[in-house]
Amino acid sequence: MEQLYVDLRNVSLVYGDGDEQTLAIDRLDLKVREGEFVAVVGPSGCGKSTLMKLVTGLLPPDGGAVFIQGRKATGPVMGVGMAFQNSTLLPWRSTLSNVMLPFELVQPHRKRLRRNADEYVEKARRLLDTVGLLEFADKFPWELSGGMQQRANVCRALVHEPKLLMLDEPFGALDAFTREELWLMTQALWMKQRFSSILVTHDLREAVFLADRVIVLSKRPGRIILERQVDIPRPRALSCTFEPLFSEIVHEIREKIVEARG
Ligand SMILES: Nc1ncnc2c1ncn2[C@@H]1O[C@H](COP(=O)(O)OP(=O)(O)OP(=O)(O)O)[C@@H](O)[C@H]1O
Repeated sequence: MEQLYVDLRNVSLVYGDGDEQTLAIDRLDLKVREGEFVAVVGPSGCGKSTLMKLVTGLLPPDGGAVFIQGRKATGPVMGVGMAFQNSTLLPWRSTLSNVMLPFELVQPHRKRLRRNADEYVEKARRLLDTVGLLEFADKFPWELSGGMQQRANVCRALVHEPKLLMLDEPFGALDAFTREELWLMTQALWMKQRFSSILVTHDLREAVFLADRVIVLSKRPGRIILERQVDIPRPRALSCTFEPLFSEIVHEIREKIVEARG
């Protein structure tokens, strides 16, 4: 039977109380299989960031329930890596030391770290090497370009090999060329580690390039108005973005969002 990693069942979320209530998410069903890469797109304010908080257990739903690996989430979910638009690297730590952070925070690494420091440093260095950052391991974030910082940010999210990676507009602040390089990096890491992933993005080409399935949310309150499977073989090269099938899918999603914005 197919294993679900994330299973949102009939989930609703309301912000505020009394007369000031805003229904942000309305009876949403969202399932992500183990190892599946799902992108969520939609008009501004449709509830994408809210969805991320629901999946990671940072916000409890007002209706329905969130299941992670078959267990109902009742608080912050363990085993999740996260990367956001603004890299959250700590400025006083080197790149390597930033990437090592999850080992200091997440069990079972935390209790093993001191005795097995060399092994963990090696693991972080190997990951930096795969994304071409090894020679910057000892530099500080402010000594790196925006693209490099985001590379390091994604490394930090993945170094402890979480089963779920949450990406909220991770490459939004980068120029188009750098962004596309980071798509390739993300795809390569995904093919290696096979985590499940939810990517929230405004960039429809990014969604189609990276995802197995793209979900389009309606304007507030967010509901799923389109689910589009992306059957483009992997590894995908940037040249596939010029293929008719790619453009067709992007176009179909764009039409749906335009329709949703009303
Ligand atoms: N703390 C809050 N209190 C009240 N309303 C909120 C709060 N946070 C978000 N909202 C509202 O809920 C809706 C969903 O917000 P959310 O940030 O999830 O949307 P989004 O799709 O991520 O937006 P964008 O695409 O602009 O980043 C928005 O209309 C927003 O105004």
